[in-house]
Amino acid sequence: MNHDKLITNIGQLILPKRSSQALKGETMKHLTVKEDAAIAISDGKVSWIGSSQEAQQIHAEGRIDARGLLVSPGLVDPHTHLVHGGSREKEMTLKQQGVPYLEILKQGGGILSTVEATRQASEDELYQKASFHVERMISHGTTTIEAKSGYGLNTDTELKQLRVTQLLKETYPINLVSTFLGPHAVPQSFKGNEDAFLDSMTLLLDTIKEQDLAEYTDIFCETGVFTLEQSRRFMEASLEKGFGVKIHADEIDPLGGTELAAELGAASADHLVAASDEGIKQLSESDTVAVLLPGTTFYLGKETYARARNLIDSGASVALATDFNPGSCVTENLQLIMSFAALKLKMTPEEIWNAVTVNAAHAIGKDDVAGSLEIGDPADIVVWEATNYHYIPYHYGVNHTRIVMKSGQILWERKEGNALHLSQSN
Ligand SMILES: N=CN[C@@H](CCC(=O)O)C(=O)O
Ligand SMILES: [Zn+2]
Repeated sequence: MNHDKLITNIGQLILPKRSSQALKGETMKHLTVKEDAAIAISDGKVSWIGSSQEAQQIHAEGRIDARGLLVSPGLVDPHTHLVHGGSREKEMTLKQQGVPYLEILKQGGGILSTVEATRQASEDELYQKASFHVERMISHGTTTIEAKSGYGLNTDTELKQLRVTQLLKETYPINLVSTFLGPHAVPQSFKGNEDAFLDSMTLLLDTIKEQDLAEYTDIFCETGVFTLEQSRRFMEASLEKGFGVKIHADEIDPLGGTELAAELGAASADHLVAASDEGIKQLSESDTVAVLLPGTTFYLGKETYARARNLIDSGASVALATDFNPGSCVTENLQLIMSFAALKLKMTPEEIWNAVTVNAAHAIGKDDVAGSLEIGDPADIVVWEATNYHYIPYHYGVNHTRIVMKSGQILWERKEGNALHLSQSN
């Protein structure tokens, strides 16, 4: 057989195992790593895996010499607020003065200030801005992304955000999963009338379904935002309409969103910084993936992080995400989150790689096409400027990618010697 491309001389090839369920507890500790490996690609799919020695007998149109470097599946980012208008750098000062995140929101800032900017922005402006962020994510090794709405809080702007995600899906050769997060905050005009606002967002579900604008719905279950009861109502309505459900749960106060996610069979429960022991227990007995966002805890300046060790040791499935958004975590770089997971969540390198590949793919229903590299899988492949998988979480805050491929197509490549334009003069 003649293959299209062959990557040889791979120092370590990360091969997370595909299974019908996300990896739970103990099983997260196992990561298959093939040393001195090679991988071939045909028609955008993985067509052969073997040793560099065996690769000498393999015929391919093109060859890439990985020169002993690390190769992994494309990363999966299962929680982002990708499409939004504006930025919130002016909130930095408030944060430094110790004004809490929920207090900024209560004063009409925070999420609500991004709502204003998103309402003002045209569809094209939102598309251009989101494209910039998508390209930065790709350059950092992410080839599958979940994107939430939630900065419209009215029919027009929520649909506008979802259409932009749709357009990104059509124009970028990556996997994009769309989530409707209408109940992300209560707009000023509905203060004291939260149920009516929630009803208006629930009414939108039919339109979103008809226009196929989202696969999942999400809600921010938090003090001063939506109660547990309201969250249950919205999630049940979403399930009834055929959406998968997600929840921003127990981020700041332990309202019981974690337990609710487990009870309703949510695809994921996200944040979980304040999740109770009972919540962790129920989650570990369910198929709901815990999506942890340590970059947010860091960015909000908090000391207490989600209890990843308890979650994994109790048998839960854990995934990691950037939570990329203009307020509580302003980074597109999932590699940085891997470092936070090591330093702050005390996750092992094996758990971390499973959390940004197979488990992240399960959290957004993309486990059939993303997160692993088995024969027949889309060739979403990253060649890293590192020789082993421990190195990426260890060396933090920079971009380690050398080549990023989606379905065998190179989307990003760092060419040797062309990164800097150093002056040659004396
Ligand atoms: N916590 C709620 N929503 C986002 C933050 C959105 C924002 O601050 O703009 C989050 O997941 O962190
Ligand atoms: Zn979020």
